[in-house]
Amino acid sequence: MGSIRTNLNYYPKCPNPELTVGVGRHSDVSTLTILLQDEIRGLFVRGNEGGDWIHVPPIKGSLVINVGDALQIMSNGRYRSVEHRVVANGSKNRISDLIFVNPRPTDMIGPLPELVANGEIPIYKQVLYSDYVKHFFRKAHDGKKTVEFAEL
Ligand SMILES: O=C(O)CCC(=O)C(=O)O
Ligand SMILES: [Fe+2]
Repeated sequence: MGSIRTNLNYYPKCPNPELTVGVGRHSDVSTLTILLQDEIRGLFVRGNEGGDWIHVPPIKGSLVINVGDALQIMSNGRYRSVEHRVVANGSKNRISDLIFVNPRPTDMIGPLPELVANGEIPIYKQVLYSDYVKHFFRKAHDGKKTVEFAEL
């Protein structure tokens, strides 16, 4: 159960890609994101804050699956959402197509009861998912900072 949001992103070619922001660094607020990119490069991820950006090459017929913040929170940090960004291309337009698999806006999200019942110390509090999403959209993209909203 949950909700779905779809996005279609269009990045016009930009002769000076270093002077523009395609999509700034962020993690998705979803549980999981399913991403289809066309054949134009531009997507980068990084494993650790402050670490190197790794290019995600478009592979024909393949999907990219991103772990989002909601899964990080519900799994009490077991699965970590991935920080990513998109850089515009110097000579080609780029299109990506995304399905965000989300909790419902009215859901409270927090570490799953099964984890806490097992004696695990929760590192996140229960938050209303719509509040979490509002918090994300209220500010500029700032890497993995959104998740601090749910930290205890
Ligand atoms: O265009 C892409 O490859 C990713 C876009 C993205 O990260 C987003 O819309 O959240
Ligand atoms: Fe994203």
